Amino acid sequence: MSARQQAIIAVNAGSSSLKFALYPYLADGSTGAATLSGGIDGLEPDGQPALALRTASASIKQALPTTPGDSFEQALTALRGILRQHAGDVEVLAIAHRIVHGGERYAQSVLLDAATLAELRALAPLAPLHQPHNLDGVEAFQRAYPGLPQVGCFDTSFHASMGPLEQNFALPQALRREGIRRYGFHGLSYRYVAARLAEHSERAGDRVLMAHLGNGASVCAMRNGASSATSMGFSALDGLMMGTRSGALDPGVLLHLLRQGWDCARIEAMLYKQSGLLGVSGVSADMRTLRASEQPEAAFAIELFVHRLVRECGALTATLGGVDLLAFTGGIGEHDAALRQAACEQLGFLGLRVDPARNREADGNSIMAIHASSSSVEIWVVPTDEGRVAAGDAAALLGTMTR
Ligand SMILES: Nc1ncnc2c1ncn2[C@@H]1O[C@H](COP(=O)(O)OP(=O)(O)O)[C@@H](O)[C@H]1O
Ligand SMILES: CC(=O)OP(=O)(O)O
Ligand SMILES: [Mg+2]
Repeated sequence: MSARQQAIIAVNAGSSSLKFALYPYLADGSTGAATLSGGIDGLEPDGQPALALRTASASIKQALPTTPGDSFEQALTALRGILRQHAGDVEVLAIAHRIVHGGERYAQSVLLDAATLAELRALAPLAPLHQPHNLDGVEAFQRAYPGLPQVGCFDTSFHASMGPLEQNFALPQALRREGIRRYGFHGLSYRYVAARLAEHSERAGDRVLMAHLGNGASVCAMRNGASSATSMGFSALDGLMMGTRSGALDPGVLLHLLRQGWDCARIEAMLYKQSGLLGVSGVSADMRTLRASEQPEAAFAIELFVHRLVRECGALTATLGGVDLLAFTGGIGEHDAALRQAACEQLGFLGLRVDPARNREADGNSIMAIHASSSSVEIWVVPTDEGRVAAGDAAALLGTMTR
């Protein structure tokens, strides 16, 4: 028997960053908590690649050397060195990739081969900010770890349980047949949060709202532990206001801009990269910077973010016929106590009451209930781990391959 620790690497390859985590593969075929996690950002052209790494014993931040050539390939070479140095002599069994769009076909995680990758490439226009980078990541890892199973884990899969009323737009059915429908995203995060809630709350199977508030942001309604409705739609643009994305928008605005002579690339850049917290504040896409800013526009952007969140929570609560539990996750949801307090106060008419001290204490390090004893709705903060879900799926697929 091999004495080497076996492990699965989970990867989230974005436009300017590569996030990764190493999960031990256990004797019973399951995965343990991450032993090492981190990211390399600054991978955009002319960026300054920098590594942030966390292990049980160390937290490291360092700049990576920039040399001419493909920065992603260089990041991968750096990653292999990092694993050798900080994870010891591990045997990597598989790479699990977060891929945002699985289209109509992939309601489950799959082993990636050339045919699957080609199909997923065709979905790139539906998630232009994510899908091409996710798939470039897969191909780079195929080159770096030839012969190793690469597994695709989709943000959309969790929402396959939504019914036709939630999936359909009020458009001609011919478009629905072409795949123009609501898919929903952040599914790996929601699966993780749902599993943690099921361990900690007796109400996890009741009428649940989960708010994933990070760079991208969405809300999901759950019934009996399955997604029944969500704020993101055909693309990752719909629903909430985000760091740089608009969220839901009257399609008439787009018609107006087209008539004004805006082309597709300009509209796409505006909706995905220049809107949201950044566009409204003119200051930053980062909630921390907005909180630190004294500019009134920064405060207004936060107010609008909360308003849109409350509005969307109200709509999803209506689809559930009420709400028994609300969970916050994602960078903002886990860390911004003032935002949670403001949103829950505005949702107070539904019976939500925050315990201010517990809310301040919740810092995203561990799952925590933040509702007061007088609250008729449970309120939780749940640190998410999309990689753990992806690694778990890869482990399950490895199990079926060796059986
Ligand atoms: N301490 C904090 N307080 C408020 N917002 C935070 C804090 N830390 C992170 N954030 C917000 O979370 C965002 C990142 O969220 P995250 O879920 O990590 O993003 P990603 O989608 O890249 O995984 C940041 O852009 C910032 O707006
Ligand atoms: C789907 C999506 O918006 O993802 P992210 O939050 O990682 O940008
Ligand atoms: Mg995210």
